[in-house]
Amino acid sequence: MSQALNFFVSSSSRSPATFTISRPSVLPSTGSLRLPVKKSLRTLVAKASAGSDLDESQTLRVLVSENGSGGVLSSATQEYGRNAAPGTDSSSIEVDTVTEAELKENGFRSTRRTKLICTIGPATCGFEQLEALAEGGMNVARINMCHGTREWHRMVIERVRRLNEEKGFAVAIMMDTEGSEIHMGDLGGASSAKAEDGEIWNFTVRSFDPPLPERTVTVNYDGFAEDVKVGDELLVDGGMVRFEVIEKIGPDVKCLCTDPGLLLPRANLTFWRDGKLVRERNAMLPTISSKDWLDIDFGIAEGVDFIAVSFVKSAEVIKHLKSYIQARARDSDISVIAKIESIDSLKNLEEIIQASDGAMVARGDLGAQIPLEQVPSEQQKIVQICRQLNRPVIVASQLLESMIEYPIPTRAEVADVSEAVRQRGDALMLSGESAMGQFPEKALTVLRSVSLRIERMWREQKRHEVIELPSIASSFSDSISEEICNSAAKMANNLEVDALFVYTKNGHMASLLSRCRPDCPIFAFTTTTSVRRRLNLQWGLMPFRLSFSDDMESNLNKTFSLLKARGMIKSGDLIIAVSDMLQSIQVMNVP
Ligand SMILES: Nc1ncnc2c1ncn2[C@@H]1O[C@H](COP(=O)(O)OP(=O)(O)O)[C@@H](O)[C@H]1O
Ligand SMILES: C=C(OP(=O)(O)O)C(=O)O
Ligand SMILES: [K+]
Ligand SMILES: [Mg+2]
Repeated sequence: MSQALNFFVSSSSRSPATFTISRPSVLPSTGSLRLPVKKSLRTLVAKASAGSDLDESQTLRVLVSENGSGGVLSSATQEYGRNAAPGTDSSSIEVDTVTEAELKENGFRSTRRTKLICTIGPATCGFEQLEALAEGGMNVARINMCHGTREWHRMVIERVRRLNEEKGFAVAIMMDTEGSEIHMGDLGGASSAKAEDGEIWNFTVRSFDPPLPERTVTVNYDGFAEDVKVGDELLVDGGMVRFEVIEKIGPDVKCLCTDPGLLLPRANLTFWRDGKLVRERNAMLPTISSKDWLDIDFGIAEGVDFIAVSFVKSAEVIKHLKSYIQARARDSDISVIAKIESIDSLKNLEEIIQASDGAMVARGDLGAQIPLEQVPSEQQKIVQICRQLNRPVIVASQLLESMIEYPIPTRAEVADVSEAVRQRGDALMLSGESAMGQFPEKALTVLRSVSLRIERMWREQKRHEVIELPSIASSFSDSISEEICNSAAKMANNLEVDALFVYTKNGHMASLLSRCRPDCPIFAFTTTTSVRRRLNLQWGLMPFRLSFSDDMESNLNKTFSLLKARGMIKSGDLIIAVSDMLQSIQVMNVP
């Protein structure tokens, strides 16, 4: 569009600092603005018009305040100061004690941007243990429906909810489905069993009352004995223990142990023929089993925040689940996370991610389905696609595997965590380390300190990524939101502001800002506790619950006084504010 830059900037009646930019006039020099602001303003305007058809009557309002003495900012600031909402008290903003302490002690810059997820298991299900994890930075608690009973999971959910209510945390709950993978039974109640080299074990589809006969493993998939062939290789947990199929007798499959190791209850099983994963009728198993549907009903009833779907093969199953949730959980929105852990999910990656509300690089099972050396490049690709499509992405499994047993990680594990942080994934996840390991809190501390260190290094080196963020908006108003967020994030970096503020009802604007991975933290204000919890999965967002109106000036005044009263911001801090009610970018110093 050749007239793209034909915009007109004028001072509006709202305040001397408000400019209304409308078509089809000419963008004049705006003498009172500092260059970076002016540049960003031009960029914003050019982008908004280049990407979409700006209606003749449509106006894009940009509130610009100049930082520094005199000029527009001071008058805008004075005005905000005068209009401060009376009678606001600090109890009407909800923020967790960890964020509050972090801001007070370390200031804006050093807050952690990468989010942390802990799988809750026997090692961490007590109230005090959960509290210690929340204090240690857990943003999301994950419950894995492969293990434990619904009563046990309900107890964990109740404890997390109580923690949130009593201590002001916003720990979200992610329920992870079992899925239709082939796995072993529960070893008749034993916590593990040792398989030695040269031993012959019986893998059977028969069921037994405990105790199990010696060297017997039950398999959950009825077609197992028919699908495998003599000579197949049987991998437990992607190769932690290996067997060779030597004989089939009806429902029993006799296997010779070739790589010894520890068998754990419900460990995943894959079988390989001629160096390739065998997918017989098991490939036809439904992604969501009948047991999974019951678990999903349970999750909806309990009001979990995320449902992570195991072994997703296509976008259809995600769409199906989302419509199921929508019909059943009208007032509570549950985000659906696609776990990328099968060959099929890699084939339909973009479609699946597009259909989902987020994705997980589930490296545990992924590494049992594709050659291990292919996992890192798939991780990088999945993280990148999620950024581009604006879906939160979780990097999961074996990040600190050795910490299940040892109090410090290996150097290689630290390097792996660093790489995930460097890729700017939204979240890192602990599995066995927190569910049944000996050092759950220490493992969380490692994730936290490595995240902080790598994030700081990248900021200091000013290594802003060159990642191309394509436009994803599907409507004109979405385009405006997207351009505003892209511009605001860029302005925030160029002006080195202390924080971005976003007022968002459904969280969309906050996610668009997070997607840009700006240098400063993003304070995301939202009106409901459920949106606040869901925002807690996304990179760089510090979610606050706050009731606000459509009047941005009063929202800002209220926020300033509440946060100042709690010592979380101070006079003079430079912030940029955007909202999904008013299409505007405001730059100002905290009065
Ligand atoms: N709710 C639970 N009850 C008992 N053990 C659990 C529970 N959740 C997780 N675990 C233990 O933690 C381990 C690691 O968890 P995770 O990676 O989520 O499962 P999996 O190993 O089945 O993929 C599991 O193998 C299991 O031993
Ligand atoms: C996260 C994963 O799934 P689960 O722990 O449920 O097997 C994985 O396979 O990496
Ligand atoms: K699972
Ligand atoms: Mg898995």
